[in-house]
Amino acid sequence: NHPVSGGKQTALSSVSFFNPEKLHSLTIQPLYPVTPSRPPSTVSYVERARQHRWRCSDVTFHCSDGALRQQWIQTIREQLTALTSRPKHLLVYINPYGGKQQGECIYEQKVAPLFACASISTDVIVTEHANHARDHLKTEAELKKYDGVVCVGGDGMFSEIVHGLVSRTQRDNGVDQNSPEEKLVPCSLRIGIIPAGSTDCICYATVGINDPVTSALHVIVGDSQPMDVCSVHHNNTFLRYSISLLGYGFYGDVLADSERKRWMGPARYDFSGFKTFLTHHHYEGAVSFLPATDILGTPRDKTRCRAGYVTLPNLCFCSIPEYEVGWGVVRGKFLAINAASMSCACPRSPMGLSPAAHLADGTTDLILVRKCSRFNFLRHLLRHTSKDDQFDMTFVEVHRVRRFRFTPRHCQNDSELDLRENGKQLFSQICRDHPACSCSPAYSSWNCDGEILPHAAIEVGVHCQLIKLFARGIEEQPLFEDLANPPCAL
Ligand SMILES: Nc1ncnc2c1ncn2[C@@H]1O[C@H](COP(=O)(O)OP(=O)(O)OP(=O)(O)O)[C@@H](O)[C@H]1O
Repeated sequence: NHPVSGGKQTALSSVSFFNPEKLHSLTIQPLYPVTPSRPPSTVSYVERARQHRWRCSDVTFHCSDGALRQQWIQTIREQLTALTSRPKHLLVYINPYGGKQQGECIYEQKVAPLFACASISTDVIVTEHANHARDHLKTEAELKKYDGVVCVGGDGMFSEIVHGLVSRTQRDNGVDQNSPEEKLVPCSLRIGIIPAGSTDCICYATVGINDPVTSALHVIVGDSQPMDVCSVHHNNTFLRYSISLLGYGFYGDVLADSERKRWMGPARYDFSGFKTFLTHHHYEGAVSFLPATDILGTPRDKTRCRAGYVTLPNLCFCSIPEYEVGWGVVRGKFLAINAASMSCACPRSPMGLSPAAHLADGTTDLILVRKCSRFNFLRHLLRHTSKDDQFDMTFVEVHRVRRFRFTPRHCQNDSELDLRENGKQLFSQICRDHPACSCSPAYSSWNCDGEILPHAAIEVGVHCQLIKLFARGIEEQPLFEDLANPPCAL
């Protein structure tokens, strides 16, 4: 046995390929023989790099004994085949217009070669319009053929995949999505996200970085991260699913304003954020909620949701009858009502809106920001960028809940909605022209993972672990990372 290329001193007899904490072998690619008597073989594996990044590395082996070499190759192949969690056939959707419009290029150059190396076959669909992927999944896709669905795009594209897959699963199982009380059936296929969007919030929360190669490797090694999904209803009518953030007031107004300024590009979020901050509108209503009293942990914990966090399935929302636990009600004037089903961390807010929120515990963190001065609201917003306790302010309260409802003070019915939309447009036009206008309109909009909902009065339920991702949650960074402990050391 001989040491090998790339400066790694590795001998066949001491390689620990299958230590899941260090390495994940992908495939074996026998190279062309350097000399006929000593053909080298290459094993590709995953190596951890800095900041949650994963990289694919190779180790090349030389073995003078042809029979022994073949035995090694055979054994490693058998071990890999025995790993049933790894996908073999994937359905891939690429949004060519997400983020910087690099989706196709990212997939072709960075992801497809890795999938090929890992012997994963793919059916690839480049989307032609918004909701193409959602509708294809809902109706046409032959899901039985696949071990998972991968989307190349941003959070909006991921949301399309979730809507398509969850709706399809409910339809196939005869579940009525319009009933807010209905227990939804979990999706069997895992979802992979190759980040190619503008914010990639879901990737940050589930992998720790928005790096296409890292995400592709999580798919290849067959990781599985369950995730909660919120269903949003109005008057027994299903509106949307939410995976990350539902925001009324501030975040709803920012989104509504930024949609009108698409021509500004990504700068519109800063512009609309600043403008919405200046207008300082508050909204009156009642928030009723079902607290999650039976779980360990609160939104103000110092601990974070990390890889390996386990939730007991019997603590999920679906198994707790409503009448057993008391609903709480908070009435008042709010600058913002936010429900964070995950931390919502991103580069701009490294800790996120609710730093201790969990991905899969069947709860959402309901954050109520009452009417306060502009200065105090600014302090609250700045907390999102710091490590200080976000909720340590008298006008902010947070509850970990399984369900909640919001009823605006002047509750609208559907026929009133059109009137209010027209009236609101006129009103907000006046206020738009006067950013310092101190009077508030009666209604804001809900920002549901970046989409505007048409109703202010909504009912939200958390469905515990309804979907699974090809991810494992954010791994704790070892003190000295893997650099002090190189893989495959003798
Ligand atoms: N071919 C297409 N043409 C136009 N829009 C599309 C197409 N395919 C998907 N979409 C829509 O584009 C929207 C935005 O896409 P995506 O989420 O991939 O990128 P993004 O908005 O830049 O990123 P992020 O959501 O992370 O901010 C999605 O809501 C999706 O429905």
